[in-house]
Amino acid sequence: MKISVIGCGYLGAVHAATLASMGHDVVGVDTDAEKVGHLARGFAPFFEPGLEDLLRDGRATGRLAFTTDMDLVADCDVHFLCVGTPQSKTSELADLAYLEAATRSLAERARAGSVVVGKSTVPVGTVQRVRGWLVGAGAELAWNPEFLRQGTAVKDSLVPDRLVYGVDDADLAPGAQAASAVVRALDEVYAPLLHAGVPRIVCNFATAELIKSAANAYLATKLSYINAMAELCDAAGADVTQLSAAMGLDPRIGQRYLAAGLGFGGGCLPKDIRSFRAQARELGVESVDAWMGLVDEININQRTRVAEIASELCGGSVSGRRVAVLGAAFKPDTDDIRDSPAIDVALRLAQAGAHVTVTDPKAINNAWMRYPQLQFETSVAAACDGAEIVLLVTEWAEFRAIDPIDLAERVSRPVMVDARNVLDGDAWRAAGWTFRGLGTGARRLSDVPAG
Ligand SMILES: NC(=O)c1ccc[n+]([C@@H]2O[C@H](COP(=O)([O-])OP(=O)(O)OC[C@H]3O[C@@H](n4cnc5c(N)ncnc54)[C@H](O)[C@@H]3O)[C@@H](O)[C@H]2O)c1
Ligand SMILES: O=c1ccn([C@@H]2O[C@H](COP(=O)(O)OP(=O)(O)O[C@H]3O[C@H](CO)[C@@H](O)[C@H](O)[C@H]3O)[C@@H](O)[C@H]2O)c(=O)[nH]1
Repeated sequence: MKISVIGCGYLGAVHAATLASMGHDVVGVDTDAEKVGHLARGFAPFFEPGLEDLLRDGRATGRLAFTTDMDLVADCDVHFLCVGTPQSKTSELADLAYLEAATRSLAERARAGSVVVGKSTVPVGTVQRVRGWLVGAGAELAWNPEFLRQGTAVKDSLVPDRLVYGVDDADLAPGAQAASAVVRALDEVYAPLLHAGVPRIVCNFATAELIKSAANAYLATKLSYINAMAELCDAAGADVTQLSAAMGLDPRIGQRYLAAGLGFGGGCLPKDIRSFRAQARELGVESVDAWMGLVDEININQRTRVAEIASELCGGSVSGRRVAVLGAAFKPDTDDIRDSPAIDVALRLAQAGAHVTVTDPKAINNAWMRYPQLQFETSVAAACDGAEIVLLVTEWAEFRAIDPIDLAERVSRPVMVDARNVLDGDAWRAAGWTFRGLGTGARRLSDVPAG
């Protein structure tokens, strides 16, 4: 099939590359000429494991092209809308301006009978607006939300947990699905995945929109729940890592998304729960509004707690202290710093007067120009040179592997805050460090450093 992917960011670039790897002819369109330049040459404009291999394969086979020229989508059978839907600058609502611009531009070019498929995450009811922007184009519409995670996006796209097709009510009538042009088109797009047994859910538009929002809201809920338990553990002298491991052994609960720590960030969960909140308010469903508000509050409070712990371990204030921050990306295996808890903590400490040096294996290039109040170093050793306190805020594998004995020689005071609960506290204490996790039993005497 001939397919266009409109918007080639963290979602669209991966989607375009994986569709090409499935044998389709794909053209990716983006308004960002620099990004397109990279992609067209076979280079990923951001760090995503496995993406560059797919881009190069797509280029070599001639099945994958990138352009800024929307006219090149005119002969495509299927168009995927993958532009951003960030949080509005003035409210909790999703900003749909990029989606509107992309859809209107597509409407002028899409041929009659082609299928426009929304992949961006949108508030429930958006599809009706998109339909309005498409009027006159003669194209069909479907909504196919995406569930990939950054850092594992290629694998998640090639082996997804499920495919969701939001379609018109008429296509859901008994017997109508098999004849539906949009269902048939999506089945053809995803034929290798369906053949491999990936479950497919066909539902109405509102359900498809809500499946995506509700899934992210559930993940955020699970994370804030365990972080609230972490606070309780600290107050009670319990250990949240053991608590979550034991809870997770119950298959009804499961281990995943139960790692307590600094909480969630990134370009998705924070803005999606806020948009979900706003949707619930508009629909008059106060319980969801209140619930999401609490999830958000607990999450942000983790950042406050980490900054407070740092201050406490510096004798009540970080002002004038040399602080090393390990991590800038919102999670490991990505260079994305959108709403990064790591950067947030670093900025709070700098705001409080600390001299903050940040290191990250992949995200420094995205961060250093934007945050002149922070110093950046490319190695852990350089970032920690002379530090009076070290904070691990993104759990990159290379940070997990740090030898506490070696690092103790670099710092001026061996004090570690493991805000992701990934280090072996006993080993660090044995190496002479004052060591604090989050929810791991805070009130040990050895946790109060001298000086
Ligand atoms: N990042 C993820 O892991 C992920 C996963 C699932 C869903 N989503 C959703 O996918 C959407 C995109 O997210 P993202 O993280 O890829 O954002 P992003 O900011 O990385 O990418 C969006 C891209 O769209 C481009 N763009 C904006 N207007 C355009 C237009 N008119 N025509 C063509 N291109 C245009 C931008 O230049 C940018 O490259 C969002 O709705 C997000 O919630 C993201
Ligand atoms: O046990 C855990 C798991 C995750 N996190 C944090 O949660 C955030 C989100 O992580 P993750 O969900 O892995 O990353 P995303 O790439 O943002 O993916 C989410 O957001 C995407 C965009 O909507 C969805 O497609 C995915 O399904 C959904 O997992 C990160 O800051 C993680 O550090 C934790 O603190 N503890």
